[in-house]
Amino acid sequence: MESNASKATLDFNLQKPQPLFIVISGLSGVGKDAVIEELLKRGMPLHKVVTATTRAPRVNERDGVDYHFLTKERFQEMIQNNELIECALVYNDYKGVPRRQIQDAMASGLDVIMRVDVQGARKFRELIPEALLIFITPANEQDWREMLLGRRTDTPEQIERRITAAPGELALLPIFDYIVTNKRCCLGETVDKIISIITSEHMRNPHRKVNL
Ligand SMILES: Nc1ncnc2c1ncn2[C@@H]1O[C@H](COP(=O)(O)OP(=O)(O)OP(=O)(O)O)[C@@H](O)[C@H]1O
Repeated sequence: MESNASKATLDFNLQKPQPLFIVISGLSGVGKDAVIEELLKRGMPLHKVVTATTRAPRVNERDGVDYHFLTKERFQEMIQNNELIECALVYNDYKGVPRRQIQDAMASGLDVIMRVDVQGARKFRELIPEALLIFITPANEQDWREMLLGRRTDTPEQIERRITAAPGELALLPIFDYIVTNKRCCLGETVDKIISIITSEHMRNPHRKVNL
């Protein structure tokens, strides 16, 4: 006679992983790109979103890697066909996030990651309420100034303007799911924290359900 135990059909495959839509945001120069680069270097299974733009490529920019460089006609066609999750006209050129690229990456099981400024993060919170929004913050103003100075892309006036704009950007903090400090010494530690967030989010119940 068969025992009850041998008839067991309980399914303990309870975790049905869902890819995450991860938005890395924060003040200018706080380390958003550095964090994403390091996550990819560590071999995290992530698809980094490649934005489409109608502006001309700059020296060293590669099509399909840094941006998808498109003609205005093609871009307008994409807008009409609803092929973009969001788009904006920036200094007379279009910029936008192609929907298909993200759907394909998520269908293949990859988490999607992108970096945007704080205003962009607000837009994504509205468009994709279940996105995972991570705000990167400097440890203090001195650290932040040194990061801005260190990358040598801004004039002292531009740096002051960024610092003046900070309180307005910090006012948007409540839209974020996590706040992670990027200490100037310790990019590795910052990335460890972000990996632990991603790991936890994959165990979240119920999963974040992203509809694109
Ligand atoms: N933890 C860290 N320790 C030391 N330097 C760092 C750290 N994080 C980032 N940096 C450096 O700070 C500078 C700014 O970083 P990064 O360009 O990644 O910022 P960002 O947030 O992407 O900037 P933006 O929004 O203006 O494009 C870079 O030179 C980067 O190498």
